[in-house]
Amino acid sequence: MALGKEEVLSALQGVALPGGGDVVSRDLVRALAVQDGTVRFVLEGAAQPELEAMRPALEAAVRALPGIISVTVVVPAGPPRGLGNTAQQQKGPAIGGHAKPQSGPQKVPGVKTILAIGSGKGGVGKSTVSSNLAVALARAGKKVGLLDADIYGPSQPRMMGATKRPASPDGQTILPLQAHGVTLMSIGLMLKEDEAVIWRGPMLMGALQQMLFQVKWDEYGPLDVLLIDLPPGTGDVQLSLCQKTTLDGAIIVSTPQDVALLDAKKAIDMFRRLKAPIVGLIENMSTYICPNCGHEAHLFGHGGVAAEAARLDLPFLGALPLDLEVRLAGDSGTPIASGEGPAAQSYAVLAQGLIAQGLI
Ligand SMILES: Nc1ncnc2c1ncn2[C@@H]1O[C@H](COP(=O)(O)OP(=O)(O)OP(=O)(O)O)[C@@H](O)[C@H]1O
Repeated sequence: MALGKEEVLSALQGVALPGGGDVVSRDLVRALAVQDGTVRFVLEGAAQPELEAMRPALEAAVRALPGIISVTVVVPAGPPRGLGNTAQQQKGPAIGGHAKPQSGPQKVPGVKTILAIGSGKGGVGKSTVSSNLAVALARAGKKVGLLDADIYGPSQPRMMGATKRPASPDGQTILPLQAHGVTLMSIGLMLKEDEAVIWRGPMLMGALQQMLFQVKWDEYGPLDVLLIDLPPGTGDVQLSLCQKTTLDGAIIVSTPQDVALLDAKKAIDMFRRLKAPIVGLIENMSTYICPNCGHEAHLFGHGGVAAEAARLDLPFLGALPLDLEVRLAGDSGTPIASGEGPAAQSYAVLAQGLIAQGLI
């Protein structure tokens, strides 16, 4: 018989905890996933050192089950959630956990406009576009926030060069960071480096709710716009986001390639169903200018996104070149848009276009 959740839970129940009870009776297990001998779950709901101390015995108990190939137990960084916990108030809130009841989408305090940046396919440059557009808008005089909601692969701390853990003086409010003139918060800043995030459903809703409403977005002044860097695809995060807050618009990033465009169409369809207006499409990695000979090549095709935008009757916001300097700048934590040169200019034009539309 294939190993299932019940067998895993009963193995976990067999591990007695020092304070009495077990992880199941004390409701410390979240997001349990059991598939083909691979078991993963999150331990949450008690102090982090306490959870870390229980981890080896829990792993051993699960490993002893027949047919186990691997066991991953994730303990989120930081102390448990909940008011009145002094340890928490000293160290700051943990991210994740179940969402608090909320009646419909709510406005994020201190934020005028919220724009989500999405893509159908991964790796098309959505995070690169988000960070550079944020910097370009800030350079154009706007107050800009950037929320990295790419829960499974947060890259903004690296791209924006901000890796400090955000402070939380009262254990509830999270103070965002500031980098290159942009107010920044990323789920990645609240997790230990290399820690895998395997949240689903309720845990994810809770984390997003915290990112939107516990972060003091107007810490450096009220924001004209909050850009949200979404994970690729059409999953839980996009859905949760539209349930928690009202998106004023969504920008779709795609490469000109047919396969990326197909996925982009799915993302557009999803935003339409979620009643988030599509601001327009951006073509990234559009042309490649050889730094040696100046020859212009179209590695992923060219013009496909503009044509698709026309077909879908959506605005085409602009084309951004494939440029080694863009990647190097992102990897070094100084977005290309913060400097001078053609790539920075492309982003400045993009930012001006959005401002001219009266969106920001
Ligand atoms: N215009 C560009 N020129 C050169 N490199 C680029 C460009 N856009 C993105 N890249 C590089 O491509 C890689 C993927 O980009 P990025 O992480 O922004 O994509 P993504 O769509 O957000 O990916 P994911 O789906 O993994 O979050 C990065 O190394 C980035 O530096």
